[in-house]
Amino acid sequence: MTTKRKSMLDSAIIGRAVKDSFIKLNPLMMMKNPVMFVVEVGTLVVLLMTVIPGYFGTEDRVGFNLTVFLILLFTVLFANFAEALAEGRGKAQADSLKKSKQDITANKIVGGGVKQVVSTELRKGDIVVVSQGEMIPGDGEVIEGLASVDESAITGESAPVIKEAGGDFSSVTGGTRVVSDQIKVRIMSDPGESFIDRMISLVEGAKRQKTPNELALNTLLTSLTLIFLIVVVTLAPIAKYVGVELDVPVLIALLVCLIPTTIGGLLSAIGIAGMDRVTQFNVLAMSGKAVEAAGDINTMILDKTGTITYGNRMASEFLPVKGATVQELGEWAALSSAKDETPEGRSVLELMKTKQLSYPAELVENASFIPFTAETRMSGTDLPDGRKVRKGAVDAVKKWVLSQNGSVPADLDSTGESVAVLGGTPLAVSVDNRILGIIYLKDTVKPGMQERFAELRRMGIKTIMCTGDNPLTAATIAREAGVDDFVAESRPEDKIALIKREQAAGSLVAMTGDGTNDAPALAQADVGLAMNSGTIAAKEAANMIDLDSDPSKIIEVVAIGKQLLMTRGALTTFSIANDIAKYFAIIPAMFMLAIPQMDALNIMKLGSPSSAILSALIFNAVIIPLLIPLAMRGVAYKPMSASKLLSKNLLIYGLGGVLAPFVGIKLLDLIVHIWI
Ligand SMILES: Nc1ncnc2c1ncn2[C@@H]1O[C@H](COP(=O)(O)OP(=O)(O)OP(=O)(O)O)[C@@H](O)[C@H]1O
Ligand SMILES: [K+]
Ligand SMILES: [Mg+2]
Repeated sequence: MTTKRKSMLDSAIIGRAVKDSFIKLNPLMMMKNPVMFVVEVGTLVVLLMTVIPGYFGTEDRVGFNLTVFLILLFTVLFANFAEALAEGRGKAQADSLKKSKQDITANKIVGGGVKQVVSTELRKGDIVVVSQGEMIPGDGEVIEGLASVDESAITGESAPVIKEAGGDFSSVTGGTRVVSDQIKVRIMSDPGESFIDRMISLVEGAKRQKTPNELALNTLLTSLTLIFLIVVVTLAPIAKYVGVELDVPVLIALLVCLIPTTIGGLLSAIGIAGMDRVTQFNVLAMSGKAVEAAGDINTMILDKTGTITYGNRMASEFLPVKGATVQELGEWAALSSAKDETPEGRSVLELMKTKQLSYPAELVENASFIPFTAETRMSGTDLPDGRKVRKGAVDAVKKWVLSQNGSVPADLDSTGESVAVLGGTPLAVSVDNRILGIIYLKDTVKPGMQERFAELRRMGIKTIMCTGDNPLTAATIAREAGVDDFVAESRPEDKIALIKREQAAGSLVAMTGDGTNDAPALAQADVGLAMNSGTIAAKEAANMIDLDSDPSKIIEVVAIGKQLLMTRGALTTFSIANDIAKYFAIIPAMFMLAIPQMDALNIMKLGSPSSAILSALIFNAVIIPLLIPLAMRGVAYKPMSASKLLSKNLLIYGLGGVLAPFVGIKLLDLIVHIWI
């Protein structure tokens, strides 16, 4: 999506936002925003008094009332425009995604043969063949073969990615194109529920729900509005009692100035823009809540393989223990891997080829395959002659062999450790109760990880690497990457337990992952960021998906979340401070209209009561569009402590909020006073 990035000032987006500002005047839509709804009702009342002045006895004030009506109308339109503009980029993106969505001809496997069907006829569980040059007709999992796939339609990234059966790189997305080779795909979504469908509804905000924070603030703003409504309504009879006749349009102007229209008008734009900033970053957030939670994260849990390292663990050496040869170790390693479709398993057979070693493949012809699981941390084959071949994590294979009354070779541990200290993964190979040696699986830490983790530390976020690998490998990679802490030999349930423990201690936890074994933990975490390259299970459990599959991006997501929370806080402070200042302009003016002797109250020395009221009202309206850029972009964010940030923002936005109206209203009054 990066390539389709739209500038905020795109004229098509602005044009559409202007149109939407009027559509949003529909009272049924306005009611969702109580503050602005009150302004709209006030606008209508003043309109009636302007067009049928005879009925209200306001013939002498038609000019003033018309002006008040226009300013109020623009106040509502400006607020609508802020929201429409924030929605604009997402809507434009949704349009281009919809265009890229088209019916694709699929080669569905039916019985023994292949039948051509339209992609919309595909259902969960169907199996299709996709060859070079063809589009993948739906979301699914590669069950056979390997292909490079161009995913630029969804990620904007033009370099093709490898998709292969088994392992963590098996998921494919409908609408992407196979650029080489052929794969068999099992479809995993029904029509209308695909990844692109979900993406469209996400970016166009069709299912946008207010976050708990937003709801709480909305309740506060509504209560404030209600209080001021009661104050203003009761003001009229009180004034009448002391012999002062207050004009209804003036009372409405007073009400609108007092209620928090600035934040009321910008609130939803702030939330939408925050989500949109995440999207522009090629991260899909399933909800605004997830983005806000990211802003409050204290602990981040990352898995090792594929997140901190590249994850294409390849067998690179056979290291036999005493009493075994490379040939012998290779043979049993290959026999244990003959039907292992994981990248690790296939790489063992590749290594046999590069080393020009052979193995008796006929032995596995009728063998039963024991697939790798994160629980057992082993895989292998049970041969028809009864022999059991296994490979897996050293401690797992050791336990397995001991349970069959075997013994552990004296040099096994040191051989394994020689691999682990280099950050490699040692896999032990056994047949029945005999261990033959170690397969050295090589993996590389992604560049730039240390700087990224240092940045997280400055934000006050603790990083923990959680891996199924052995403690020594884990320690090496943890040191190389610069994480704060690590947990080794962890099974899926250990990851969940770790997250629950951190949450119980009061932390908000973020987790990135890509494997099916990460899915439960991704669901348990407050922020679960799945890699787009990962499995479907991981992507469904997570509440965010990184289209670029760069787990370190969680750092930017956290920054955007913090920025979103800060922007909302800053503009709320500014808005309420603002309203207090307007009080001083409008209350004296209102009473001066009725009792000219009250001029002493006019501390701002405004031209006339009418011009004071109109100036305050104009200021109240134009402050909304003036603050739209800040609401959209977010307030500046630098990694620093929360308390420092708070005091800094209170000073800028609180004090600024009090002073701005005094200056603004005074300047406006100088002009308005000449004009009326
Ligand atoms: N195909 C395989 N056959 C046998 N053992 C394997 C296979 N793949 C991995 N293992 C072993 O199982 C361990 C756990 O693997 P798993 O994929 O769950 O975790 P991991 O990838 O090491 O860690 P992470 O959670 O960081 O991705 C590995 O460290 C390795 O020792
Ligand atoms: K206001
Ligand atoms: Mg893994």
